[in-house]
Amino acid sequence: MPNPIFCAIDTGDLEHARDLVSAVGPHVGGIKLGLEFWNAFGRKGVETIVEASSGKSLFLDLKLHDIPNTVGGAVRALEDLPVDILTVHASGGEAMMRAARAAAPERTKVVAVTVLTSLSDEDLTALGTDGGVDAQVERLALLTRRAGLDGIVCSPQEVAARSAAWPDGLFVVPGIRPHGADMGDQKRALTPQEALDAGASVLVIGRPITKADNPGEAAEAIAAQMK
Ligand SMILES: O=C(O)c1cc(=O)[nH]c(=O)n1[C@@H]1O[C@H](COP(=O)(O)O)[C@@H](O)[C@H]1O
Repeated sequence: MPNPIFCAIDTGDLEHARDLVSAVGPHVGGIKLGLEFWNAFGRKGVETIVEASSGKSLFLDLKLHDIPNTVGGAVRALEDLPVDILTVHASGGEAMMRAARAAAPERTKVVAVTVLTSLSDEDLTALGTDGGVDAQVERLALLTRRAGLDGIVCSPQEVAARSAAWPDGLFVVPGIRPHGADMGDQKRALTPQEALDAGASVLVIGRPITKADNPGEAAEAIAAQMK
């Protein structure tokens, strides 16, 4: 099995991002660049990291959420970047997700964020969604599959049920915390091995690696802990 760890490089410091990529590169399967990095450095920054990571898979986490025409155009505008995984928000709806899939090149897996891992049942109620996280993840996963996307982003706590229901789906799972690690703003987290055992295809891990005293060693230790 290929290394499932994608390290989230969430920083607005390009030099630091490059150093992190060099340090963790040998121990991870891919690099995730998200909104902080994208807003700071855009496509030039992405190209810099692609070069520094020498062929690692690239996950561009832009969490697109707009009307279908705009999202389709935004995805087409990424055409010349070597993106392996791209995110949209499932709550943008089926037509928006279809537009994203139609605009993306075949090599790019388009996955939809269901319920952010920083949200709890209570947060969903406050947003006007009753019934809890599990039910909402299930609803959005069904919609995502119907829209022809490649998979979903969900927490490790929902991934067992969702991966059983969608055997060839891609399950991107953030909210990963090794034993004893600081939760930060994550509310629905499990350990890397628990997430893998539950059916995760990709483990998104940021701060437990990037904020460690030695990010390379932290990534190596997490990779070694997994069977
Ligand atoms: O789409 C994501 O990657 C994502 C979705 C989600 O529900 N929760 C979530 O934490 N993420 C991302 O996963 C990474 C988690 O980082 P850490 O909490 O530092 O491990 C961040 O880059 C988040 O943007």
